[in-house]
Amino acid sequence: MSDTVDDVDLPYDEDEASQQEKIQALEERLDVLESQNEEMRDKLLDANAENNKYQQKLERLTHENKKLKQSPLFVATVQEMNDEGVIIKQHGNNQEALTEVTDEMRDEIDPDSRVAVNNSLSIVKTLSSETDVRARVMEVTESPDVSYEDIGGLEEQMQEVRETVEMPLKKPDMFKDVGIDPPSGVLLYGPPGTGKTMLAKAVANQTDATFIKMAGSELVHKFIGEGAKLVRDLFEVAREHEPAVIFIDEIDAIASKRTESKTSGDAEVQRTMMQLLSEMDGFEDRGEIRIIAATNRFDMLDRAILRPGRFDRLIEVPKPNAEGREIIFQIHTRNMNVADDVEFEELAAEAENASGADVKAICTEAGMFAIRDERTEIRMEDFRNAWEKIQAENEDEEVSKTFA
Ligand SMILES: Nc1ncnc2c1ncn2[C@@H]1O[C@H](COP(=O)(O)OP(=O)(O)OP(=O)(O)O)[C@@H](O)[C@H]1O
Repeated sequence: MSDTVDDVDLPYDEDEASQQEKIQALEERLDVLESQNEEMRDKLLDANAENNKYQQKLERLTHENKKLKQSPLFVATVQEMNDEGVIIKQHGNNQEALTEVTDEMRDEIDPDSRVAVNNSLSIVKTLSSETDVRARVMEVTESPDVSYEDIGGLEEQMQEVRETVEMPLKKPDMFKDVGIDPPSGVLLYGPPGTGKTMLAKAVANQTDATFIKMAGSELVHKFIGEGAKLVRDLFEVAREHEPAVIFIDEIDAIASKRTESKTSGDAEVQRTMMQLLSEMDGFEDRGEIRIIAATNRFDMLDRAILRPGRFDRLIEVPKPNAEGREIIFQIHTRNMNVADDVEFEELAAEAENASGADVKAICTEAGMFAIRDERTEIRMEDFRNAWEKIQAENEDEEVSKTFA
């Protein structure tokens, strides 16, 4: 194989062989070389064919691998790892399953790890707690797009929220200098659709804080058995995103008065609430994290969460009065083509009992009435018709709730 053209031995004796002998020897050598060459070419062809085969196999496996990772995966938590395999519990249906894992994967996971599993419940990858939690229960917004100017009729409440949430984030030293602890948590309570979420978002926006929202009802109804862990995760995500405003909506779902019944569901809710209280209590140096909770059911709340050091600042967010409704009408019609005959003061007086969310709905619906009439200008009658329609819808909802 190492022969080169230069070091080739001649197959005859240069001085002794006759011309005839030289020719014959060379012809014999040529025959041998030709057959060797033939053999080599065959081998090369075989090797090429083999190479192609492996290449195709590789492509097929890569494709298969990609497909496995692309098809919808389910989220599960590792419960236990033993010689027989790994026991996982699927989120959502809470079903447990024993699955096998490769040695590499075994090194990556621990009990409590969150993992993604495919249809056959094989673990495809591990999930970092953050992506997982975000995707499942938390709404994390780096910079919410609500400002104080978007909120109408809540001057006093806004002032109080700014003092209790914004000041400690913006000027923590002032509290130190004065020698008082800033309020721990703020509880906003009042009817639905009055702007509680907006207030929390606006304060996060104003302080350049990350807004992290979690709904109490989802915690206990959707992720049964995981509430306490999710509360822990919530505070962990907040620490990673400082400054942050944690907003717990519908806190009554996890912090309602203890009931007599001792069903497992209740015990689970209790555990979730205990975790929340201990996170708040153990949060001495809260740093740049503020907590705002909201509820429509103040009467249902367990008083334990209202103790000093917990949600010790209560702010009522009521439905707007006529003046508030007028401002909210103005806010929501800022970008609308409103006719000259529209009187917001009159509308505000007529839409008695409307919440901020109702006023917003009236504006959108009035726009729809104009569109149906093939107009681009919205008239007073559109707003009136819209309010009638929304009232009727609200009544229907009440009726269906009563009979639900
Ligand atoms: N005071 C307000 N000023 C301007 N718009 C408002 C006001 N209150 C409510 N809205 C409108 O209603 C929508 C819903 O309000 P928001 O989600 O803040 O209410 P909420 O009090 O948190 O309600 P829920 O208790 O149902 O969660 C807002 O996105 C906004 O368009």
